[in-house]
Amino acid sequence: MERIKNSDDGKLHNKQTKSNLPTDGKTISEQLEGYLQSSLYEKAISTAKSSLQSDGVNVDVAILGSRAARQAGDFEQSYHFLKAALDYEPKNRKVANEFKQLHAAIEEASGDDAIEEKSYNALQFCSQEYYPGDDELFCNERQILELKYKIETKPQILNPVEAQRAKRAAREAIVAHGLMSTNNLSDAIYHCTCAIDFDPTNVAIRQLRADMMEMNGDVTGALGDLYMIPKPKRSASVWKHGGKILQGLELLVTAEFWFRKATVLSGGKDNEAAQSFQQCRVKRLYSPLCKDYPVTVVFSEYGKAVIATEDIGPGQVAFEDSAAVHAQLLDSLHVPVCDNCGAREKYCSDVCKNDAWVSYHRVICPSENSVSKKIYDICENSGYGYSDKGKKMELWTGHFSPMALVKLWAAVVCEATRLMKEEGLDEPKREHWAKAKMPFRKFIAFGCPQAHSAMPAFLEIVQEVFGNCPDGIRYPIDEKEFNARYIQAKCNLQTFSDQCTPYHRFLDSLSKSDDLNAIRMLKHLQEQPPEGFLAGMFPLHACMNHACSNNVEVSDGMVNGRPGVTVITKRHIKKGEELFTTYIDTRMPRRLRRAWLYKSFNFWCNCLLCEFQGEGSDVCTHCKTKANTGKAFAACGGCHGAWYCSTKCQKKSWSKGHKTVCKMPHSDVRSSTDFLQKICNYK
Ligand SMILES: C[S@@+](CC[C@H](N)C(=O)[O-])C[C@H]1O[C@@H](n2cnc3c(N)ncnc32)[C@H](O)[C@@H]1O
Repeated sequence: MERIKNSDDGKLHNKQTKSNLPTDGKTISEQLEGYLQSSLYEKAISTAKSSLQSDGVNVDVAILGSRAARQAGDFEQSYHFLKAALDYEPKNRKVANEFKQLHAAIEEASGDDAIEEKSYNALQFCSQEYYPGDDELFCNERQILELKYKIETKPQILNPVEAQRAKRAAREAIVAHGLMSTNNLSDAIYHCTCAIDFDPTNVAIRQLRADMMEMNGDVTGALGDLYMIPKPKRSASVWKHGGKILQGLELLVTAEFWFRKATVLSGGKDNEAAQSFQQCRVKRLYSPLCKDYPVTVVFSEYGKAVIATEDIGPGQVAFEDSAAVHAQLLDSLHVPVCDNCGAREKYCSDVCKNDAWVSYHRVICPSENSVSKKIYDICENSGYGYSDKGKKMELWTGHFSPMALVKLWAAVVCEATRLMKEEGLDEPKREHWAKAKMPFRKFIAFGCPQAHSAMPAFLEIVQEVFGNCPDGIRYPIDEKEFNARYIQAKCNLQTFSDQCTPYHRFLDSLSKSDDLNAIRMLKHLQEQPPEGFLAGMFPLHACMNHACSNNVEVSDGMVNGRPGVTVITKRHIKKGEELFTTYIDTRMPRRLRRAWLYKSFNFWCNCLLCEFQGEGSDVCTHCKTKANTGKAFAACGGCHGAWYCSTKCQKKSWSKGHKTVCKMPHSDVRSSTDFLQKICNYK
């Protein structure tokens, strides 16, 4: 995108370039109107996009693009067109009017039979698969159970006892049960132990003694009893009980094993067991990432969530994070950025260059894999390329750089190849692939986009690239893999950039200079260099859920000497409170925010802002009374985002929660979800 800065008013203006001039005697606007009249919405959207990208913001083009997207039901895209126009000309009435129409369209689409608001069930998309390397950890934990806690973990073969002994065992158990109900635990345990001596095979008595021991504070004794129950006889509740004890002992891999069994045996119906499984999993995977910060990751109703482990004051750093994979945004490719670490210099050092080579680049470097040149070309042409018949077309339709996916696959191939070579093999084993994919299992992939059908030619290219990797390795990218990685990137990518450029370092050294002339130069050098934006997948950051009333902001930061993200609190966050970021621009009206979040992230937001804002002047935000036809209720004078039928309702809503959200500062997101939003970030 080419933009010229007008020195008089500091505003960005369009440069009149070839594509802004009439084509076939028609201007872009006339072409777009033609497409709209013929209902060729996709064509109109892509034409408007490429015109805005190559020629800069043109309000009429943005409005027509927005109309096409609105007609196609792509409200997010429609909003971005309008937002770009509005940022360019904030007082343009035509744009304001288009916003109203977009709002109305969303209202209509979100009507009764359009999209049903479903409650959110995070468990349904969490797997209980084994993690590579778990068997080793499992053995370590077994040793701890045996050596430290003296628990016999190997299966015992017990011969059935004769009927007489079984009867005596039952009698003792009845006595024990009675004592337990009077809270006389030590006598109860004594009688239960007698019962077990009579009949060590009785599963119910073992369970009873385990309960008693646990109540008496002897958790390892209880666990020992559960281990004595032969595996085939352990019920779902036995597995769950053992899982809980193991979880308390922080033997998390074994606890997962027991919770997995409980989930399977309950036919997936035991939500508590499934939930506990995920709690163990997030604890063991994320605790290492949180160790230096006042936060932890838990499994909540929304899946993984970041929680404060102590009070954090406003403006404090909650945590920092480094990207597992990142790629430069397509619209800032003209700014040199290190492909390996994201610093603002093309390969900032030989270390980065070598690191990039061994960790991903050798698989996708055109010098090694000639087909991959096509991917670089697509990036340079903002997603466009040529069909077999030489027709220019949009091959990549995603709102983020395809390099994010390509680098991810390349990293997996490099790691699998390394593991393979370590063992002197010429083909990676299944476990090599599993280990290589492990860093990316941390990122949720929920939703069912049909990305493969939207960009079949691009899929073919990556299939070709990864079907022919160095060392004769093949990574088959089928439709399922393509779609899953696409949604993973869509849900988890976060934009960031290097704030400390060589230019900044130059300014810094000038300011510290003893030379007066050098210092005088400073005032002529205040203009900021263009930013090179990247989008990355950050494992800890990606655990944060969304709230339009977000309590943290994500900013650029240096993490371990490399560009990354720093999460800073917007207000005081209490110990135990969840940290919420925002996935969208919170200035959008309520209905638009919610419809957008549903469409892009598959959930309906029920945050404080959504609860205490209304959707229009025709319904009282508090009591939901409808205004008479043609009448409107008065808006809240503070935020203009809530409407009340009476002062009484306004006061009630205020004290219930509106006062918290009324003057809440809004947050924008430098989202990677749309290039137009990024255009705005240049300002
Ligand atoms: C970047 S992830 C956030 C962490 C996520 N909970 C996990 O388990 O990985 C984004 C996903 O989290 C879920 N999510 C985030 N905020 C939510 C909210 N307010 N309500 C329900 N689900 C939410 C959605 O599934 C969304 O696609």
